[in-house]
Amino acid sequence: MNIIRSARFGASTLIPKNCWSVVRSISSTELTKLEVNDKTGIAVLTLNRPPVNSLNLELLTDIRNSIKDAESNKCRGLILTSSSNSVFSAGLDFLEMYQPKEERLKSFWTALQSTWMTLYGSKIPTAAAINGHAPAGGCLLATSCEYRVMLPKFTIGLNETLIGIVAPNWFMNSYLNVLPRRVAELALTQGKMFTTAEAQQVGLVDDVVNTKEEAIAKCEEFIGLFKKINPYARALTKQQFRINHLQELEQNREQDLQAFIAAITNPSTQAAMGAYLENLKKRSK
Ligand SMILES: CCCC/C=C\CC(=O)SCCNC(=O)CCNC(=O)[C@H](O)C(C)(C)COP(=O)(O)OP(=O)(O)OC[C@H]1O[C@@H](n2cnc3c(N)ncnc32)[C@H](O)[C@@H]1OP(=O)(O)O
Repeated sequence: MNIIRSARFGASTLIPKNCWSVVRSISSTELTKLEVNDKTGIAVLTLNRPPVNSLNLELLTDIRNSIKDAESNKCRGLILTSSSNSVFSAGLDFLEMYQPKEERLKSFWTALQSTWMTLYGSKIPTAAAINGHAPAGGCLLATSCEYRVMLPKFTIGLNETLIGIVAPNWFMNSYLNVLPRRVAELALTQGKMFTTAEAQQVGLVDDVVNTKEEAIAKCEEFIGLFKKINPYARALTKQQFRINHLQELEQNREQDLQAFIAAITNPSTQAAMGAYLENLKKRSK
């Protein structure tokens, strides 16, 4: 059996794999772990904010920093995944948006904008190994990547309308990047959460596999497709596909922030979010 000798798990830890490799930690925080396989040059960014990887200011900042770290370490690609067995990311942390303090709310949204621009516009190939539910902001992270593989029996989608909020343009653009317009419009207006099977059928995810290890291997396979492609030509080509969406946010960041603050602090949004949260808490008991 071939194995990886994992530096992170200690020299004696043997992980089944199809080549001898060394997994090296590039950067690690309480909330994220960024490891690169020295054999392939591909990095895996693991989100680690139990219980559900809800995206708060600190996690968003760590994700952005990790993407930058992967780029500056000249990684050949980046795979996003989760340390949870059932949730990729529960999306934006409601506690950042429910009864918020204005300064923190501003920093939070600004961090989300930056993280999205960094991921969506990354020069290196990006892939998501979706090993759990991926609602709203979790779906945004996945759709900002170039390739998605998902495990069975989970759900993914932009469910904002169910919470009484409207997904901003750039959330919709990431969706439209992978879904036909008609499917995206219907899904967004209904707040639809797709099952894994449905997501594969409409093209929201590219592949379905049974385990996280297989999902990471599929992502590595996807990134491997670019082995013989000039990285500069690849990056510029990707940029040309995405530049309009990136510029639209870049040029309207302040306006987008103000629209978010106005929407979130609206009393009816707060009431809808409060009711949604209460329901969520009841369900989890
Ligand atoms: C103008 C604004 C534009 C953009 C706005 C919003 C975009 C967003 O991303 S909003 C977030 C939308 N997310 C969701 O609707 C997901 C809600 N969560 C779930 O459906 C489930 O938790 C999930 C399927 C992800 C996982 O299910 P379980 O594994 O069964 O976990 P629990 O439901 O028991 O949850 C455990 C624990 O986590 C709390 N939780 C869940 N999601 C969030 C969240 N997004 N933010 C903060 N906290 C969250 C949940 O309440 C439980 O807490 P406790 O009751 O205290 O244990």
